[in-house]
Amino acid sequence: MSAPRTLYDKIFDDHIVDRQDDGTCLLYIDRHLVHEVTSPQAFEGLRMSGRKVRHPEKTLAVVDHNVSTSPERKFGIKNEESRIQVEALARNARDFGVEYYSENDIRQGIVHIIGPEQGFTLPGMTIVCGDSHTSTHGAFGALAHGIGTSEVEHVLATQTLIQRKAKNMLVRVDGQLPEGVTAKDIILAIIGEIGTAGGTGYVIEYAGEAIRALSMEGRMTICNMSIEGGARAGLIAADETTFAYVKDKPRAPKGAAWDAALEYWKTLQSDEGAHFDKVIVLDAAKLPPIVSWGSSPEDVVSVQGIVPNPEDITDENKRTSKQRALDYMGLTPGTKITDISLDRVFIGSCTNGRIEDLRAVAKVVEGKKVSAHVDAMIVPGSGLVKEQAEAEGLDKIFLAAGFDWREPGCSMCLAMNDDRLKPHERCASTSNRNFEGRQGFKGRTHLVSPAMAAAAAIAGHFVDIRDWK
Ligand SMILES: CC(C)[C@H](C(=O)O)[C@@H](O)C(=O)O
Ligand code: SF4
Repeated sequence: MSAPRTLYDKIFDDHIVDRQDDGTCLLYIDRHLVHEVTSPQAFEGLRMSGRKVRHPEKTLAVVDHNVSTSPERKFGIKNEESRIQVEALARNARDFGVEYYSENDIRQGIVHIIGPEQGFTLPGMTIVCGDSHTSTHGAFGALAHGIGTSEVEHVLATQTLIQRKAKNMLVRVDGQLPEGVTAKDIILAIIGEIGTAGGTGYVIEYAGEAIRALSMEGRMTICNMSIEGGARAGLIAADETTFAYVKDKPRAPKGAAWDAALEYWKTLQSDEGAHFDKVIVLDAAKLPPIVSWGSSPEDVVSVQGIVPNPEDITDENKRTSKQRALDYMGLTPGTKITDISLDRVFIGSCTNGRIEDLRAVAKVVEGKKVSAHVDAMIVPGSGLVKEQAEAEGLDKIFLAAGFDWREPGCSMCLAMNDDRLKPHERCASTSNRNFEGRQGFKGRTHLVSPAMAAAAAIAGHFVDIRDWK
């Protein structure tokens, strides 16, 4: 009998092409997603060395970070820098024979949303992209992580990647989530618990009753933010929920190939007794809706809480950094979270820009009006999410409530396109990063779930969604 293995061990082992004595491995890569920000030099490198893309059919390119989310975008991108990047990807995809979704393609959207939608992302695969939130795809029981631009070139040229094995961490979330508490709150709570460096050197597998109960959308939200916890990747073993989502997706296996795939996917579970180097256990029943107060995703507190006082921190470096975060955020210790007033609300991103997120928002805002002092936007994660939302009439609900309803893209998740905060503007955001300047120079970001962002847009300040009527 071979030793029990974790899910990560199994996927890693199944993709080893070569292993050196020092543990350095060459891994086969099943799927490569490409966006316009981290690929230009990689394609240029191929051109200069006269190489081709080794497996164009295992590569999929899309524009997301730099696209405008205005309906005007069909008339061309105005921003010079953005236009150059978008045009470069279009040309590179054409020159190298890679499938490409332009901003006018209904399948276009944020790279981590379109992979799963197309069935390009499948259980058991190794998936890479020159983007840190590639961890999202781990929700399918795939080993997925971000890579740098030189690695993008390596994968384009060889369909392999040099990797060393990471350690195994298990995060088990037991019990059932209370009404109003979501996947986003789970992952913010986990990062609050382990810190942004807590997952460094690990691949995290999420398990437990509360994880099993999540939809694929919720699982993607969790895995998406693994990187904010410092982990190389996040994983959730595939199960019936996964198979039901994947079945009949455009690029999913069909017929006999589906049956064979399913048989293999079912083996991709951590074995009984498999060794984890670190184990964290959380009780879902005890989780509140969570709001971030600082400039790191670990700076989180219950919506019922107050802005913490850095004076209470004994470690001097940490105290100084949290003091700085509060200054940046323009907050005073002791302020009730529900007393924090907002200027902007952003609903979207690869963390929470999927259909289930938009349905949750619609439920909260139906028949209500966005606060007079709040500017609120909803950005679907992809053209297909937008189409689905409109088929369900969600856009009508959003527009009637006074939300801006946009075209798909990364939008105000990061200030790389026209959507950004003005200095000192305070925003409730469903995205994943609240770093200084992330949503615009001197902008102030509070990370929350879609339902919490929706309620904040209506109320004009944070409210406990559990009290929402
Ligand atoms: C632009 C890109 C390289 C970056 C990433 O890697 O994550 C972006 O998507 C982000 O979320 O900060
Ligand atoms: S939505 Fe945000 S986190 Fe996701 S890929 Fe785009 S910029 Fe990165």
